[in-house]
Amino acid sequence: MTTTLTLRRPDDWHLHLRDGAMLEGVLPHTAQHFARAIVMPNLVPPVVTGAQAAAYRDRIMAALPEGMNFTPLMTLYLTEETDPEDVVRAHAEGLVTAVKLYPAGATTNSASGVRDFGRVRGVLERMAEAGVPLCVHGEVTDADIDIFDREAVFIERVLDPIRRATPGLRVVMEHVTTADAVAYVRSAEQDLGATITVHHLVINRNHILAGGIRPHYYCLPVAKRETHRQALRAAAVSGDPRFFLGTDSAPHVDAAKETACGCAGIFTAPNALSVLAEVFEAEGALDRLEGFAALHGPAFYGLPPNEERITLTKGAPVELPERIETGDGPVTVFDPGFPLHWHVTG
Ligand SMILES: NC(=O)N[C@@H](CC(=O)O)C(=O)O
Ligand SMILES: [Zn+2]
Ligand SMILES: [Zn+2]
Repeated sequence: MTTTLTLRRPDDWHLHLRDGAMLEGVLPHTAQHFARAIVMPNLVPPVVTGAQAAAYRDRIMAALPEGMNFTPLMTLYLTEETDPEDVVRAHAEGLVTAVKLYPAGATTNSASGVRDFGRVRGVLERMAEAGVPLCVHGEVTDADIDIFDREAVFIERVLDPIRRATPGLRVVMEHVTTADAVAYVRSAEQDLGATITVHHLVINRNHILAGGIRPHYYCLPVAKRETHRQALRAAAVSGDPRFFLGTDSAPHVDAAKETACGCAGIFTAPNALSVLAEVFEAEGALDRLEGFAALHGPAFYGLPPNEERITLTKGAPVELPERIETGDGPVTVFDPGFPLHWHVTG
């Protein structure tokens, strides 16, 4: 029986760090385990320009506790007014790693996102030429499309047309939640990858709704039925380099989740790796954990994998607080619903 695992230090290819007191509260939980993370730009107001990304990166570095090593990989929030030259310059300088597309209204803090995809065509073409990857929140926002269908419809109506119209554009479908998305990514010969969260490998929609409504399992895209969760697990443990870890750890204070209109987002940073190890072990795929968490992401982004190693040790159940305290208030940590035995020990 395997009881210790040594892997290259993982990266998180989709992370929300927020700002101010929340940033200070959550950053150490990611920096403790992950070497780098793609930092989402959906602040209020969003991170739209290279100058704003530089200022946000400085705030992140200022919030990093002494002695911790962590590199934030910055993103720009795509709007219909985005200046292509600013994007290309910020990427060429190494300041910005990717650009993030939020359909307007699709998720938390997406009001400034894109309504008319025709209006960002020029930026996307410049990005394809310059090799700037596009990260996508893949859901349509039409009121007449069922929330459980919004990812699949997005692929057909928005993502596939964009990819066909913009050859060479490298796209990451973020936080995929459906068998449809897994199949679409597998069907692409090049320039398409996908992140998978830890929580979507664990919960299906019953966890949110059966036996009482559980706001801490609510996120977007919303967890789907069990067959989709199975497809995500199969993709994650397959060894296919097009799939890699993006936790989408998305902290909100409990008061904003436990309310009549609770916001979307699950905070997984403290236990993401322990849960992931449990999932890979259950699938008999511990030997593929390093690929998913530490190799496929850097390969997609054209970055070297981390040289540093971490060790996971199997033992008595991991004891984690149910919630962490931040200067903005308490934030509940994702409860996978089963004991975790894998400790990050070094
Ligand atoms: N995933 C979520 O449910 N929420 C994210 C936004 C996002 O990634 O869509 C957030 O910023 O809270
Ligand atoms: Zn999203
Ligand atoms: Zn997210």
